[in-house]
Amino acid sequence: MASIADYYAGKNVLITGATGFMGKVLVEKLLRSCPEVRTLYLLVRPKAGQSMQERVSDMMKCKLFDRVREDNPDFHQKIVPISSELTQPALAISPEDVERLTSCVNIIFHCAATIRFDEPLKHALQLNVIATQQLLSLAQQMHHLQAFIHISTAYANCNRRHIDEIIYPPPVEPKNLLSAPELRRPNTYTYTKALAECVVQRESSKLSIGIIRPSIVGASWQEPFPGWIDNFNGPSGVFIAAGKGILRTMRANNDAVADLIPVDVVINLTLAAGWYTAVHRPKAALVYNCTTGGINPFHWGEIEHHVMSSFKRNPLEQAFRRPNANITSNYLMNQYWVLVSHKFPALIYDLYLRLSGQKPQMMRIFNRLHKAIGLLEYFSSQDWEWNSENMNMLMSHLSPEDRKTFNFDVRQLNWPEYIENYCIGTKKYVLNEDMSDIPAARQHLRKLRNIRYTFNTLLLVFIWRVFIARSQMARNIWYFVVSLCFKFLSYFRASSTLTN
Ligand SMILES: CCCCCCCCCCCCCCCCCCCC(=O)SCCNC(=O)CCNC(=O)[C@H](O)C(C)(C)COP(=O)(O)OP(=O)(O)OC[C@H]1O[C@@H](n2cnc3c(N)ncnc32)[C@H](O)[C@@H]1OP(=O)(O)O
Ligand SMILES: NC(=O)C1=CN([C@@H]2O[C@H](COP(=O)(O)OP(=O)(O)OC[C@H]3O[C@@H](n4cnc5c(N)ncnc54)[C@H](OP(=O)(O)O)[C@@H]3O)[C@@H](O)[C@H]2O)C=CC1
Repeated sequence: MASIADYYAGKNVLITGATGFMGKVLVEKLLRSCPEVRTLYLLVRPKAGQSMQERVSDMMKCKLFDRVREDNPDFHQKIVPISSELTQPALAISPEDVERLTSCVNIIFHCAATIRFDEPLKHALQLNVIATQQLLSLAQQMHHLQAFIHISTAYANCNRRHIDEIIYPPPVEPKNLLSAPELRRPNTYTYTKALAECVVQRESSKLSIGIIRPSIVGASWQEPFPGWIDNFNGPSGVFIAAGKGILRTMRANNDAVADLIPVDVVINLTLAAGWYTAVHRPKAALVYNCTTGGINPFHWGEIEHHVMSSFKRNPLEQAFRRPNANITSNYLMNQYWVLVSHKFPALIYDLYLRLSGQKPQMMRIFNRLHKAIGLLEYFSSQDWEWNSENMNMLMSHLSPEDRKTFNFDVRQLNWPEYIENYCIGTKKYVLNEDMSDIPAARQHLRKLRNIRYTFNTLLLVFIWRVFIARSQMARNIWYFVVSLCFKFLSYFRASSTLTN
């Protein structure tokens, strides 16, 4: 049987969401590991004053593509951007482009989605469900289509504890979408992704379909280099906020499984599933739960420990305070620490900014942080069990060579090493900080520690002075402690004189 790279040789691939986090890694891996692929058609919209061509050329200049550029400096010739706004009728693809795509595309990877948790329902439905439906209609017109791979999320059915690799009944009949009375999901994102799965499955008698359900997608593990990450989504924003010393407390269950999955693992599985779907043409849509928890579990408590120690070794620049964050599942405890470790320092810092003629900003930052964290807590406070039989089945069909090139065996993942590279990745690629600045960042942390010691000492002395001035008992205790200290010092001095 053809290897994965052999299968993609000469194929025309259509990708949605190619400018996103996972889409970029997919494009890079296809170009690097399947160098004979014919053309990648990317559905892209103009954005922020940039045409789609400008966006794609900017994307190809990104560091992520360094290895591909080295192997084949002309790789951009394989990329054809197609103008498309997925929320518009017929995806706003021109008739000429429709003609071109329907005559040559062999495989579709549908990655585009809105992944915001606070997206208004109407827009989330438009993009995650209706655009998927429209893409499926386009797919049915394609004369040479061999596989349609849809990227879903492992949390599409987060209302269940145990999740099999099947499509569950939709939370609402997709036809009655806009009149749905209630979500029955924590956010519009998981709700619309569950609906999209049903819409995709309904076409499985006409198309060969695979559905990939990644859990929480994090930085790359190995490819194209460890630690690649380019956004604040999911845990990345939390890690950065903790590394900057802003986030000190968060509600999460120490013992719950943190189901992170590296982005390169998801993409390797996606490409392998594309190959399997096209070659084996399974009768029903196959769902691949792409998770780590059941295979190589790691817990939020362990993540906290490794994130904190990693940022102490490799500090971020200009931290607000020394990184020292704790997670707790206790609501009241968390509220207490929010008050003491977030709101109080923010107030003091804003006061300092005001007094020095600058605009206060810390309280505003904390309000935004609390909003973001509040949306994530649902996922960090409980755990789920995913069945991953199809992932194992797929692995068993790969040749030893493909298992190496398209590695998705997470048993080999060393979590402490992965988290270290992840934290370094947020520093280098999200915040664009230079590793050579680490000594200066360490120096800044020492300065912060000294400020904290001085502040705490002054506070203690102040409280004590106020207290002593008012109470005889406090004065007695004070004199007792001071005389004890003197005795200890004299004893220490005497014994060190004797030993000398
Ligand atoms: C205590 C520390 C120790 C660490 C251990 C514990 C860690 C626990 C981590 C728990 C994480 C759990 C994550 C579970 C997620 C599972 C969900 C399923 C997975 C998926 O399928 S999809 C991927 C998940 N999707 C997301 O994560 C999107 C969530 N984001 C949003 O919904 C919105 O961005 C949000 C948070 C509502 C904010 O909206 P808004 O205020 O409108 O701001 P913008 O989005 O426009 O962003 C403005 C600006 O801020 C940057 N940004 C965004 N998020 C963060 C953040 N969390 N921290 C810092 N900065 C952030 C953003 O990039 C923008 O910057 P610009 O420069 O572009 O303006
Ligand atoms: N990140 C994660 O943790 C997880 C992600 N997933 C799934 O993986 C897929 C990719 O996620 P990820 O890469 O992280 O998401 P990103 O937000 O990084 O990327 C989303 C992509 O969709 C495109 N897009 C959004 N709206 C439109 C539109 N109206 N018209 C055309 N294109 C549009 C974006 O284009 P533009 O650049 O123009 O905005 C971008 O390319 C999604 O389906 C998501 O549900 C699943 C599990 C976890």
